[in-house]
Amino acid sequence: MNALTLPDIAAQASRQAMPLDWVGMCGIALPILLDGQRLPATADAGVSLDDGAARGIHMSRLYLALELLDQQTLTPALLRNVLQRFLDSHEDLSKNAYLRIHTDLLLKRPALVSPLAGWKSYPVSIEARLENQMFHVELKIDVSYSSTCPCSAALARQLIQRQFLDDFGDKPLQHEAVMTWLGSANGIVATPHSQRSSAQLHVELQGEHLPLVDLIYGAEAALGTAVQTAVKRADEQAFALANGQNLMFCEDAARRLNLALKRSDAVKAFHLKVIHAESLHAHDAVAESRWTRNPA
Ligand SMILES: Nc1nc2c(ncn2[C@@H]2O[C@H](COP(=O)(O)OP(=O)(O)OP(=O)(O)O)[C@@H](O)[C@H]2O)c(=O)[nH]1
Repeated sequence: MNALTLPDIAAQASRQAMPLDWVGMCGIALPILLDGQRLPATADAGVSLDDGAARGIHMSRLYLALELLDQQTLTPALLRNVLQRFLDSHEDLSKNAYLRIHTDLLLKRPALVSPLAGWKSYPVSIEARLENQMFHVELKIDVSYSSTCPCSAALARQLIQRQFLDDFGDKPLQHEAVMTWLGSANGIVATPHSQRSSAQLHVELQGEHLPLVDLIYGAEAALGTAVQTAVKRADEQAFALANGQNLMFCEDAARRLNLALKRSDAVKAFHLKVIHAESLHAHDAVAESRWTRNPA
């Protein structure tokens, strides 16, 4: 070795010949282009090391292939291109390539009544793999919403009825007096419990698009009471009404999302999980649902 030759340990033979399933780098910072936005992201990039006798992969080649991601809008075709570069730069070493991208998509969401809007952040992961020459893309999206317990609502209504009997059972009814009573804390003696809830959507895609925004809007429409951004009192009142008209157990939320996801042509399969972070008790109510589209 002379002074100009750098030692290349990765090119050496491994002391312990053994293939590995995934080798690469996690948490690489990079910007990506998604839905017309340039977003800060982190990427996990890897390949299988199928040549068990090789000491290591060439990390820098994976890193450099990621350059494409800050130049072009993220699509399945672009992801496939990057994965193919991983494999082309690891000929004889690797058969499979993997890429995971994590970001927070920012969407501007209108208020329910007032002419206001605000930004909402949706944690998103995009996972692509080229495995045995088959290409797969999956999305993971978190959507937060409000859920009001239907059982608690029924129990609260019963208490309001009882209070009504206590206060008016032995009197002739007068419209004015009932109106005043309804507007008082004594009238609505009990309220149902609501909780900030979260839907975790894990979707396997088919087709040429990454329908992140469509899936988020579809999920929020199915759930009915998405968490809000800018809120004035008029919006809060509309939200209270929406919650009152939209009582749901975690099972209800999971079924609604199941139906909404099945309607999207871009969805090949999914696994969804809804978590109602209960205010009634210190543990969560959780429901999951899986589905795979029958081959056409
Ligand atoms: N394979 C491997 N490389 C590592 C690891 N940790 C750090 N590296 C470094 O990653 C750097 C880039 O590796 P390579 O892509 O092989 O770099 P290179 O040999 O200059 O590039 P090529 O000529 O394209 O092979 C090297 O300096 C490695 O030492 C590790 O755990 N495994």
